[in-house]
Amino acid sequence: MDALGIDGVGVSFDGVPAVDGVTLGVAPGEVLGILGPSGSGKSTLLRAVAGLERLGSGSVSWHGDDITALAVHRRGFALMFQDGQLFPHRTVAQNIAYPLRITRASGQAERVVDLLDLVGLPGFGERRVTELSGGEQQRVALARSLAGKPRLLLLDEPLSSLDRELRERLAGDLRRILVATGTTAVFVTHDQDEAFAVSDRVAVMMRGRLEQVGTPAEVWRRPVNAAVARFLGYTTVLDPDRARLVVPEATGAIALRAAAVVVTDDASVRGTLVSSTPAVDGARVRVLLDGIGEVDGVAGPRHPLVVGSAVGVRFDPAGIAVLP
Ligand SMILES: Nc1ncnc2c1ncn2[C@@H]1O[C@H](COP(=O)(O)OP(=O)(O)OP(=O)(O)O)[C@@H](O)[C@H]1O
Repeated sequence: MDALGIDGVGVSFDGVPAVDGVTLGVAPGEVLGILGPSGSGKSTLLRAVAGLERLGSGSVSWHGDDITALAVHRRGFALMFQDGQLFPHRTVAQNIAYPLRITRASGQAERVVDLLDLVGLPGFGERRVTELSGGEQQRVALARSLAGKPRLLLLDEPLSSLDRELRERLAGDLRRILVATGTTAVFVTHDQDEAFAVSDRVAVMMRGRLEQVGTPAEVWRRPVNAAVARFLGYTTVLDPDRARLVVPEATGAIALRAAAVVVTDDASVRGTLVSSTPAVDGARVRVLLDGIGEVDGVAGPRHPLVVGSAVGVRFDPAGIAVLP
């Protein structure tokens, strides 16, 4: 049975739906990522699960028990936000021990040491949080969220305030920590890479509705529609007639990543270069292909690219998704 049950949940603000009939389950120990563009209702859904938003419709359950009317602090869930909201005038250890102090847990000092080890900050206990980097602060916030052994951890864009390199590293650490502690978690992000790096399953939301749920590989390989495909970074969607010029056995539409359209000499499809923008490993291009139309693509550093000149392309199957 699912640990968390979200059943037909709707939340509206001034009559405008922000979350519209979402049904979703989270298994014990599972990390579910909610992925969607800005304003798609991700945070509102998370807040509804936490008990911070009044539901217009539907219910939230925990192991089958309806908790829709249960007060926030009685749910046993922990919340972590983009800025970890640490107490600035307390030490790292005092911040982490905060949930333990409320519950008067014994063995606090040992627990703090264990949590600091877990988040990769051994020996940081006596530091002031104002002396930490952004990434270190988010690790402390994560340790604090885990301190009370919540039955469910709700994370709202926990890595968004960090720069890209650090975010990628912490995404891997976050997954490792959630798995190691067996924590059931729901994680909100607008960043596809982050969602795929952290989650067991990804739920894609658009305009308040749940569009697709699946493992990262399923969602990536088989987006349910063109809107989801575009959001995931597929730059071109071809209707079935044009799709067959790229994938002869295609029966439906296909979506292409720019990296799937490669300018090359021994090309199967010919076209004209429309534009070219330098990139680290060559160029991002736009090519008008015979019978297909304009598509985004890539070119290696070797190719002299003159706008208006004839070019050929090959298609890389790894960057092509077949739409249902
Ligand atoms: N307290 C509120 N009052 C009125 N409208 C709200 C409120 N909270 C959210 N909304 C609206 O509900 C919609 C969904 O917002 P929400 O914050 O859930 O989206 P999101 O997907 O989390 O976006 P982001 O990634 O930008 O945080 C938006 O149109 C937003 O303006």
